[in-house]
This record gives sequence, C-alpha cells and structure tokens, in this order.
Amino acid sequence: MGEAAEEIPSIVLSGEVVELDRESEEWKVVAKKVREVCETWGCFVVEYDKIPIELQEELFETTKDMFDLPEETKLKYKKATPKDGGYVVSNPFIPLYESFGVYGEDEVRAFEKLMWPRGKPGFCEVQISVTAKMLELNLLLLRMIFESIGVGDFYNSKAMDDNIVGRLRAHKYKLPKENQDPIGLKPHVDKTILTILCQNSVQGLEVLTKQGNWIPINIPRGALVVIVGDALEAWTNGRLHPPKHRVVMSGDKERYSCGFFAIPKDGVTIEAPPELVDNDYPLRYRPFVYSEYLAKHIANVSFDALKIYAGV
Ligand SMILES: O=C(O)CCC(=O)C(=O)O
Ligand SMILES: [Fe+2]
Repeated sequence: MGEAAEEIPSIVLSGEVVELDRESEEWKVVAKKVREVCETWGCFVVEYDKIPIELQEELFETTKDMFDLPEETKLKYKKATPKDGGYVVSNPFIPLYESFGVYGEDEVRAFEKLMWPRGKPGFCEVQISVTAKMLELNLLLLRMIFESIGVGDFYNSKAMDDNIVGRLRAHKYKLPKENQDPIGLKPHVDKTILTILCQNSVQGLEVLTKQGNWIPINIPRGALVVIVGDALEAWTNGRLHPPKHRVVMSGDKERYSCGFFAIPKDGVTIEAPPELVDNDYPLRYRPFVYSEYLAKHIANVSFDALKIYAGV
C-alpha cells in the first residue's frame, strides 16, 4: 500500500442512510463498508447528522466549565475504582490529561448538584441527550457489522439494546510545556465494544495502522470517530481489529474530547457466534463475562489484556 492509502476512511451516515430499508441494497452497501473498515483499520470517521455540530458545541461548553472548576471541587468527584469513572487527576504518568467519567442519568444529576450546588441549566439535558444519541449510533453500527458478517440473527437474539450500556467520559489535554513530552494519552486498546469520540476542533488523536505507522486521525468539524474495542474483537472471533491509538498534543490550543464507551452490561457473557468459528478463524477467546474481565484488568494497559484473560 502506498502513502496515499494511509488515510482513515470516512463514512457518511446521513438521515437518509439511517432510514434505509434494512433489506435494501443501499443499506447492505453501507453496512459492508462499515464492516470492512472495522476489519482493516478498526476505526473510521463518521458524519452523522443526528449529533449535529450545535449539540456538540453545547456539550463542549459545559465540558470546559467542568474542567474550569476549582481543583478542590473537582476532587469531590473522585471514585474509588476506575470502573465507576469519576474525576481522574493528571499524574506524572499522564501529566497533560485529566478526565471526568459521569456514568448514567442518576450520576449526571448527582454530579450537577455536587459540582454546581446552585444548578447548571442545561447540563443534564445535554449529557443525557448526547449519551442517548451515541447509543443509538452504536447500535446502528453494531447491527450493520453483525448483519454484514452474516450473523444478523445473532444481533437480534442477543437483544443488544438490553445488553449494552454506554458511558460518556470527558477528557481535557493541556498543552505541553517547552521540552515536555507531547503525549496526551499513551498508546492503548479500548476495553469497549465500540468507542465513539467527538472533539473541540483540536486534533491530536493518532492510530497505529496494521502496517505499523502512527497516523493522525483528522476529524472534520462536527464529525465523530468510531473505534473498535476488544469486546467486539472477541465477539466477532477476531474478525474486527481493535487498533492501538494515542493522543499527541501540538499547536497552541487545549484539546477537549468526549468519548462514548459502549460495554456489555454487568454479567453479560461474550461468546463468538458458532458461525464465526472455523478453520480459518479458530476460536480466539473462551466465553467470558465481560464485567469480570473489566474488574480485573481495567487498569491493565497491556495491549494483550484480553488475550491474557481469555485467550484460547
Ligand atoms: O481523546 C481522545 O480523542 C481519545 C481518548 C481515548 O482514546 C480513550 O479515552 O480511550
Ligand atoms: Fe481509547
């Protein structure tokens, strides 16, 4: 492959595409494209008008306000385990990074009261609206992927909408000081089914291609990025590729991003459908309860965490 091929593919999921008849050829063509880029790249840019730029701008306004709170207020939202999100303070390992994971509607409301005792108009509505729309997009993509691999029934029988939970996490990346390492987030593989990211127009996300090159993911204003996580790699018996990615800071503006991390609900077992296990694709992972894997390995940054836990 030449240099020109090294650009993250982009897919348009306009209103018309979303409304397509699931049996139509047009739907199948888009589904195939989504599946193929998830196999070869493990990530892609998506233009999705149901999460418009205006909504993203509102989200980033409140996101900035979150991080602008006094440190002692932010520290009130520290959680005991990373699984529950909470406020993650920048530390020597990731000095440019801090994040807020506020997971679920009740938490969003509790968070508002804790951070802004006099209230923060619009905060909960935006968080809840973005989460719901991201979940919808996540389910749409999963349907496309499973149907296109030829196991649409698996998607239906698994009642994905009942078995998946989505969590919204906000990140802030400071600018590096002179001579400071510009790494905002170290290379990692997401422990998710799919991750969907949006950013405040400041680039910095990079992905490691299968050819072994780190390349920037240029996210056009208003677009989103979708990244395959290790749960989906296991669920498709290794057909989809969970790519290593990182954040590298440059330029003169701080970066904010919001990620929607879809994971199986507590107690859900990940087991590849039998149709996806054959001589070309021998079973990669034993069936395992995803929440048990996460509880044990959430802080394990090894790229092989899943292989170590459930590899056959
Ligand atoms: O900020 C970003 O764009 C990437 C965040 C990320 O990769 C993660 O939180 O897993
Ligand atoms: Fe990630």
